[in-house]
Amino acid sequence: MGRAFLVVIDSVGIGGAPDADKFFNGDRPDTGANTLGHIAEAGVDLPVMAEMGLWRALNLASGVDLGGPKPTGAWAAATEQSKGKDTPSGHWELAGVPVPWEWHTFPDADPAFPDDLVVEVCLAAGTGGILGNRHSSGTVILDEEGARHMETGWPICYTSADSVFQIAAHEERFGLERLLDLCQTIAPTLHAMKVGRVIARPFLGSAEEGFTRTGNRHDYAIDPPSPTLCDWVHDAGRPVHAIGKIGDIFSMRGIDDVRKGRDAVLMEHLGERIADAEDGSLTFANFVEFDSEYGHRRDVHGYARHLEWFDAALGRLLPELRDGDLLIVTADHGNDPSWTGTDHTRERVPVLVHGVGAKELGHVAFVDVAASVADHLGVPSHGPGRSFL
Ligand SMILES: O=P(O)(O)O[C@H]1O[C@H](CO)[C@@H](O)[C@H]1O
Ligand SMILES: [Mn+2]
Ligand SMILES: [Mn+2]
Repeated sequence: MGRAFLVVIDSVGIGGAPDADKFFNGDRPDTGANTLGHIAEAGVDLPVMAEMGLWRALNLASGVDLGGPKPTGAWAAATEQSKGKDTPSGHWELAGVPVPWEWHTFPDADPAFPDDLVVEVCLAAGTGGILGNRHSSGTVILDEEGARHMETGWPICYTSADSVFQIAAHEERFGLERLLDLCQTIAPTLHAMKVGRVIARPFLGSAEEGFTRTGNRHDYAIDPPSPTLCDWVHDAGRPVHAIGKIGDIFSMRGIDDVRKGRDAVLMEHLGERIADAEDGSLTFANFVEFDSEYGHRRDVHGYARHLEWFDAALGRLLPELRDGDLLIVTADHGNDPSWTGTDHTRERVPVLVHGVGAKELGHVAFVDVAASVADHLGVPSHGPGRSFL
């Protein structure tokens, strides 16, 4: 029995979302945003994913024609229906479950958070106040509020266009465990408001030398609204292995184990799973640094180099797959590094399928990815998607 590997390259959109005008970065609608298209304009070399059909998918999604080789894989452009351009919406829908509710986002105002929420955070933190209380990039707010945090010991609370409540605190001045406890304590209140995630953003450093976020980020996410692909596979008695943020995004529902680390480490984990995952199993991976290190930081050059790193590493892994295995590379939303602001961009995403021969799959829905993985594994699909295999 074959295995399935579902690999999300976080934020690698290909433009063309039909509802991009409903989504914004500041006052500017996302119409015309195209993560891969704009990176390609600046120059990027991706021979492995080009063979899988990446440039054809880009062309199909947004009309950008960069030529490229005749694909040897199957390829599609996927369109999202959930009314959110965030990570949980994208992943849940790829896993067969569109989001049935409107996420709560905080206004881009000063203050951004309601007073009763601030009071609850202060009580849980044991502090006389909070810092921040506005929309911001997570690195910018450390420059702006880090020194005051060191003086007062108050947590830095901020948000973005995403449905998130983020708390940054110094691992030593405030304490890492205390920060995690605080986030866990207030998470039920935020989830009840339909805020998707409370995110702990620990950092180290000093006002003199600057502050740097550490790898101890932790997301406290609202549960998926109904069973996802992970549950379908798990409930059929098959192992489900997570790599990277997948465990957090699905609140570990239907997931047997998770391996974490930076993207370079995650690539090693993926290689190990390709070597040792059981017949009939699902391995579900997320590579987040496209989004967190380059998309939100609006770093076109860095994004291009990370894509090239991923492409070369993927090229080394593909020959290790067994006959009958399926590997899909896709994405959860866009984050055009050439765009206004620092938020995600509403875009279509590529679906590159290795293991079923060369095929143009055309336009598909995010939910079709889940249906296809279930189809490949021979487990019942409970979502609205249709298999494209
Ligand atoms: O700027 P940072 O803190 O990286 O925030 C980014 O990460 C958060 C969650 O993915 C989003 O809110 C996005 O704005
Ligand atoms: Mn994402
Ligand atoms: Mn993001």
